[in-house]
Amino acid sequence: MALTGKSAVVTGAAGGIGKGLSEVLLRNGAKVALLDVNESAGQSLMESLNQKHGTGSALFLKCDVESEEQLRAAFQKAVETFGGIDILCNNAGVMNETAWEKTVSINLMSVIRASYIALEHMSKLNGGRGGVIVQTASMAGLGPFPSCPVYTATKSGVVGFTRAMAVASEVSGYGIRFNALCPTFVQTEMITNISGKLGQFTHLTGMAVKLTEKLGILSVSEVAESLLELVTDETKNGEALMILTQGKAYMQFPSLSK
Ligand SMILES: NC(=O)C1=CN([C@@H]2O[C@H](COP(=O)(O)OP(=O)(O)OC[C@H]3O[C@@H](n4cnc5c(N)ncnc54)[C@H](O)[C@@H]3O)[C@@H](O)[C@H]2O)C=CC1
Ligand SMILES: CCCCC/C=C\C=C\C(=O)C/C=C\C/C=C\CCCC(=O)O
Repeated sequence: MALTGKSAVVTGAAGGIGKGLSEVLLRNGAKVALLDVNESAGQSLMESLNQKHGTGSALFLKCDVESEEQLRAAFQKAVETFGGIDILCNNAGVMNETAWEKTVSINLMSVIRASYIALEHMSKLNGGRGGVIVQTASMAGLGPFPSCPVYTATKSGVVGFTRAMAVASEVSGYGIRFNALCPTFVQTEMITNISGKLGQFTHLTGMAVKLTEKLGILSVSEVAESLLELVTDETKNGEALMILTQGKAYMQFPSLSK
């Protein structure tokens, strides 16, 4: 899928990895709706992206992904502005073992919620153009991150949802591919401010720090560039792309149904 003339929705777009995903999509010719709860960061990012990539190429929409109503309104506005949606990046996420129910709500429930709303606009069965949905999961969805069990559960859930939806979409004829990015640690606000966020696992802070030293830390742009192959390569469906500092690999899973 070439990106010129395509339109994308990115959640959690105002900072960190979401900002990087949005920039790479714009650089490659797509228009991007930037969804985020952070209004000031989202507005100023939209202004700078429109200066760089052309007026009207980026649209900021204030949206809390936990709200079905706000998500529906944002998708509707994106469709009205850009004429349709071809790409959804479900990227908004938090790591907070203290507020663990919120972590489940944002990282897993909202990914499912946004994917289902996107189907209403993107599925060929609903008159949409088809396209691709890419979730920002994590290495934590592949190997356990013991300092953050609930975060690990949400990301494992996202990988499972993505793989099941890929097959469901294929056999149903939605015309939508589902893939997941699974990066190791990335240099963003999320890893720099964890005080109070590990809850009953605060005593495992040192273990988390050691893991960052062992695995290394990716830059946002290294993750963002990896989005391109999942979006443009039409053969990629149901993939979990592991991104490490040493390189990338598509995960192999056991096939139990054949
Ligand atoms: N930083 C890391 O080491 C890694 C992060 N990830 C995942 O990448 C994704 C992005 O994380 P980062 O950029 O690192 O985090 P970040 O904290 O830098 O940025 C997250 C963005 O999401 C927005 N956001 C948070 N809650 C929201 C909500 N309810 N509705 C709408 N927007 C919301 C924030 O305002 C912020 O702009 C997350 O899903 C995270 O789990 C995956 C692997 C590693
Ligand atoms: C010292 C600061 C750590 C803060 C961590 C905060 C957020 C991390 C988010 C992630 O998504 C982390 C990504 C990768 C690590 C997860 C699992 C590693 C699996 C290790 C293994 O191979 O067993």
